[in-house]
Amino acid sequence: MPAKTGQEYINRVNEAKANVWINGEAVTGNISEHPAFSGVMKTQGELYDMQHDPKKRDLMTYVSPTSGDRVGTSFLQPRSREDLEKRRLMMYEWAKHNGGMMGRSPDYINSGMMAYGAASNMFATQDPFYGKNMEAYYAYCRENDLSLTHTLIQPQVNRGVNAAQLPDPYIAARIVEKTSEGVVIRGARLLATQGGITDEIMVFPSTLLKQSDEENPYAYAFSIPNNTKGLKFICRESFDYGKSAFDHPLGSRFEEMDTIVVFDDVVVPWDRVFALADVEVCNRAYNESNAVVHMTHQVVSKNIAKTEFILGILQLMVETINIGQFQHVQEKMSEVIVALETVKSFVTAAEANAKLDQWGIMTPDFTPLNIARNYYPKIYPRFSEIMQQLGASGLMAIPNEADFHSALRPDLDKYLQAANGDAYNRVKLYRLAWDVCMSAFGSRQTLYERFFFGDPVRMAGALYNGYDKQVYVDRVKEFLDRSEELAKNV
Ligand SMILES: Cc1cc2c(cc1C)N(C[C@H](O)[C@H](O)[C@H](O)COP(=O)(O)OP(=O)(O)OC[C@H]1O[C@@H](n3cnc4c(N)ncnc43)[C@H](O)[C@@H]1O)c1[nH]c(=O)[nH]c(=O)c1N2
Ligand SMILES: O=C(O)Cc1ccc(O)cc1
Repeated sequence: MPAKTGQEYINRVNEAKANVWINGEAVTGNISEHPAFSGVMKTQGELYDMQHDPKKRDLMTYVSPTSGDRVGTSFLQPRSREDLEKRRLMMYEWAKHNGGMMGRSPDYINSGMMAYGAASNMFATQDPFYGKNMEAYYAYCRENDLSLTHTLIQPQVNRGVNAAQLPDPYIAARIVEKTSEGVVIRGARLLATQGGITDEIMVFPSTLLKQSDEENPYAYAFSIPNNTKGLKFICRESFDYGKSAFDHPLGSRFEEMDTIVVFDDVVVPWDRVFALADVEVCNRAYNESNAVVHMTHQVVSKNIAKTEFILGILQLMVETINIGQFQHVQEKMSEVIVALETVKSFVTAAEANAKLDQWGIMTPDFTPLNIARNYYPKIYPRFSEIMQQLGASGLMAIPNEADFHSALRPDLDKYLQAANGDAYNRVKLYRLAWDVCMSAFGSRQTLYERFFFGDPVRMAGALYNGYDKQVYVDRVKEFLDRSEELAKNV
């Protein structure tokens, strides 16, 4: 089946009727018509439609090695640097469409799935069956242009103990039993962004399972359709308040939603199981397959678009109220420029030093990408801070669309005019800035950038522990030894 259109995406998710709960109610009708999801599903549909835009088709799709259909580029297994570049440009194109505000557009998980598909043998250590399942599932995702959510994390009950030691061993989703039909899973996982608005869910382990028992019931990997019996998505309050694009320019379009996932004795069919009670495979999964590298390649490509969007908003604000001549404004703007060029350089370096991995996949150099994923959670909150510092009261003097269509209009036109722009356009811009750095949508973006790739503290620890520092230690030792020689000559 060729890459899908936006309407096909919407129809498929609507028809699936997954068990999605929001505000104490199950979504019963078409989810794409529900006010909490209609805006984001429309946007996601626009991303899929880009695959059929004659001007973009060659970038957004490639010819499937099996069906000969044109399929989505985020499934492309790169064999050359050109392939990597094509993947990056495609992901950047999607991210530009949403200002980088949809971190979980389907290219994120597709990138991981692409790598797992190539590294499927890795899953075959206990039984070749699991490797075959992984390989077949990747091809299935690619040929059907699936959209996936995913969930890695166990409920945040008591981080001082492992899941088996919680008051109920079924708080964190675990294997209950194996039957002829499949593996039965009970318990919860979080946090599945885009939980209700995708086709399937990939349930992989979080980075490291500390328990090493041979038959660990928390160590598994599988993917199932979101409408599988017993699977439930519990949404947080929506940050799409049904307002116009003028009032809530981001929340009305890009509200991806985050969900808690409950497995009420869900039966995972055998052909969808990729690892079972296998701590070793689970712990190696992201790194050995290089899924984490390709997912980070997507993240950083997206973050280039996001930083460009932020820079563009800030510069428009500077021009609108004429503050570009002040030195501290220039300094703050240059902080964002430095961040943008830094993030771009990480991608350039990663691609320039790309190598074929053991699975035959052209793999970006992880070091610059790893630095990028450690850097961005620190710099993104600073963008928000700079936007508040430059926006000042302008972020609160933001009457809404209804005000502009009321008797207040002459007042607004007079008092909210700007050095470069009329009141309507100035407020339109400042409402956008408010949605980046003040609204519930905006503060979720900041939290997202801090945490979506895992705890930044442990990510920094992994960087420190994995980084080769010895060469520098040796150089300093050699230098100190040289000083010793000098001392002897005195
Ligand atoms: C907006 C948004 C969206 C998503 C997600 C998060 C957010 C905020 N996530 C979840 C994300 O993977 C998760 O937030 C991080 O892995 C961190 O885990 P916890 O949130 O459980 O924090 P956790 O409970 O682990 O940490 C809380 C605090 O305690 C500290 N801490 C806890 N244990 C520690 C330890 N052992 N050592 C040192 N410090 C420790 C942490 O540093 C942190 O300050 C997610 N996940 C997913 O699977 N799919 C998804 O789609 C998303 N989407
Ligand atoms: O757990 C990991 O090591 C990698 C990872 C983190 C977050 C995520 O969404 C996917 C993979």
